[in-house]
Amino acid sequence: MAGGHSLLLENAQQVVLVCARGERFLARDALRSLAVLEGASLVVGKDGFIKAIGPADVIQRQFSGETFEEIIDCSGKCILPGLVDAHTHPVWAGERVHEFAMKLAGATYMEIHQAGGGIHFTVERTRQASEEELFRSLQQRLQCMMRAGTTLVECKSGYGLDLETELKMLRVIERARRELDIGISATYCGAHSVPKGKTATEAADDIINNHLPKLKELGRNGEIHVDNIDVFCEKGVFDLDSTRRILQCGKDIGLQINFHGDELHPMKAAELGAELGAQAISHLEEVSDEGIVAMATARCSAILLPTTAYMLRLKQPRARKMLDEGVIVALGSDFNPNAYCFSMPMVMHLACVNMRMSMPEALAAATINAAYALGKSHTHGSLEVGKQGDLIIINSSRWEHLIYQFGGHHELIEYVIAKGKLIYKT
Ligand SMILES: N=CN[C@@H](CCC(=O)O)C(=O)O
Ligand SMILES: [Zn+2]
Repeated sequence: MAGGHSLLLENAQQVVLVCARGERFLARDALRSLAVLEGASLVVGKDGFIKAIGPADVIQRQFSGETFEEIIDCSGKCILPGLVDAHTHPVWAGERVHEFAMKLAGATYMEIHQAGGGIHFTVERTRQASEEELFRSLQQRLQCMMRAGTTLVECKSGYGLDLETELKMLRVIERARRELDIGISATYCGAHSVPKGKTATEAADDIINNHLPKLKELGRNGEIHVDNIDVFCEKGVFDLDSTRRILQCGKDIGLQINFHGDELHPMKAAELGAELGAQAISHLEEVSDEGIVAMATARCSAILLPTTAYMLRLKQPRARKMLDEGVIVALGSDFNPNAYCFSMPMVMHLACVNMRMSMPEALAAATINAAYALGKSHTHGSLEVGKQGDLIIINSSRWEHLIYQFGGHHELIEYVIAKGKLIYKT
């Protein structure tokens, strides 16, 4: 056949489709077991999209005589969708290992933040850093995420707070989106903290009157593509009223609402997100029962962040209650200077042990549901014909080893493929 295909993955022990009927998310009973084929093969076309998946003998007959740029024998191995990390802060200068020591000695996240550390510390360093320096460190961090199986990642700004630095961060994310193999969903998070010298109301006014109009202009002329708007809705940061004003203005310029809520204090952020039509809310350690029901009804996904609850010794988000009520539960690494973790396999393990999720629930939360949280589950998050050829191959005959072997993903993950292109091989 003229041109042939990009990739043939032959005879895998298991191909974990996650879902197989075009579902945009999995909730309730659909999470009891995932769609898995045994003894199957998969073909990715030169356009980077999946052309066929099925029993190995059927695929062999269907494609006999056709050419492939790459053929991988997957005997004894498992193929899974590339992992989707729905929440990260990967653009910054100013790591905070000294604060980790303070927290181990008993300081809380908010005590450090209110004393001028935390986000403020990283903001100062990020403002001083050059665009090139920020890009190089972002590139390195995304490389680490890819090696841990992530092929689509949400990337937030939010360590600038002033317009100039927020735009610098968004330009860095845009460059990564254009130049790197990993898929990126870009989030404007200018309301990550109240900048020194301003009240929350003044900061919200600045965002609404100056930042968002500029983003709209840059989006319209194709300079920067931003997908989501975020606010840190928290006691002592942005209250419910400022959060509402900022998110509504972001929505009005076409951004998906995807924000931090109900993390350290109950704020009724879940209720607000459901009312505004948010695509996702992250954290939710302190969400109310009413907020959970409102999110389920509004199909607003919950991005749970097991690393944060673990490192800050917070109470765990009530994943079981959310799952039982039908909330679309997704997972994220929350990679940032406070929660330094690149690995979605470790995030899934923590979600299973600390939040009592099952392994199928955790994998769905790190694939199709995380893609839903980013508004991308029509192209990402499962292995189905017509979807993007983003996948990982692990050297194990059962997929659950990816979660079970805590910290073992570097040995397990043999290949990472994005849009049919090999982007990592052990
Ligand atoms: N909670 C707010 N934002 C981040 C932490 C950012 C930071 O501490 O630098 C989070 O999601 O955990
Ligand atoms: Zn965050």
